Amino acid sequence: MATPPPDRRPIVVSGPSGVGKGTLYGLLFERHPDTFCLSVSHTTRDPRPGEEHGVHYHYVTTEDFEDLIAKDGFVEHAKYGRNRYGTSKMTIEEQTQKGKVVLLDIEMEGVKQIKNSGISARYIFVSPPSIETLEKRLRGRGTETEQSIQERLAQAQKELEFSKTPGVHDIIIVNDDLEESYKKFEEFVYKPQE
Ligand SMILES: Nc1ncnc2c1ncn2[C@@H]1O[C@H](COP(=O)(O)OP(=O)(O)OP(=O)(O)O)[C@@H](O)[C@H]1O
Repeated sequence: MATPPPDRRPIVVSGPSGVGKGTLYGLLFERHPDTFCLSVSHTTRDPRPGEEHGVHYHYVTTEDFEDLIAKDGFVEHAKYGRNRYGTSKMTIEEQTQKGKVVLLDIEMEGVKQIKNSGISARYIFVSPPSIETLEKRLRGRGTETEQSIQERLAQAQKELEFSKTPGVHDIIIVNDDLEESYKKFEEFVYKPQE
């Protein structure tokens, strides 16, 4: 049985790469099926084999993407390399109307943009117990090259600095013991709106 949280606002989850964001909301999705969904981003990059339009991304042309920016259709958007990525207001609205609480997995610059977009959201920052632990997790995941690990650790320092800005996040969860962190995550998600 789906148990919807009383507060239906979208939830923005941010924190350094490798800190465990995906692990935490993965548990939430598993333990509360049909209740939450991850926002599907728009991208101008080509689909990779096995990826599906509307599931992994909304694949659009650069022209369509720019058109949507001009219409103020994104809550946040960014360029990585030659490709553009963004979260559209329409996607969030559609998913919310289907009865789901939308989670957005967003990096720091995106968080700043969402804050300025005027949408009403809740903000969770997931922090590592230490940079050393973060490095261990990134290495343990086995998905990164040495260069990518170094880049992510440098970026992590900036994210951790930003997370100290008062009033940006509603809760900061230090992801040390996974079950304990999950409990805090779930409790926050199910907290009634103040
Ligand atoms: N509390 C924890 N204790 C130990 N290991 C953890 C904990 N949380 C997550 N991990 C492990 O850390 C690694 C990184 O986790 P995960 O992929 O969820 O991070 P992420 O924040 O979603 O990263 P990205 O932003 O790069 O997608 C994974 O191997 C995961 O199993």
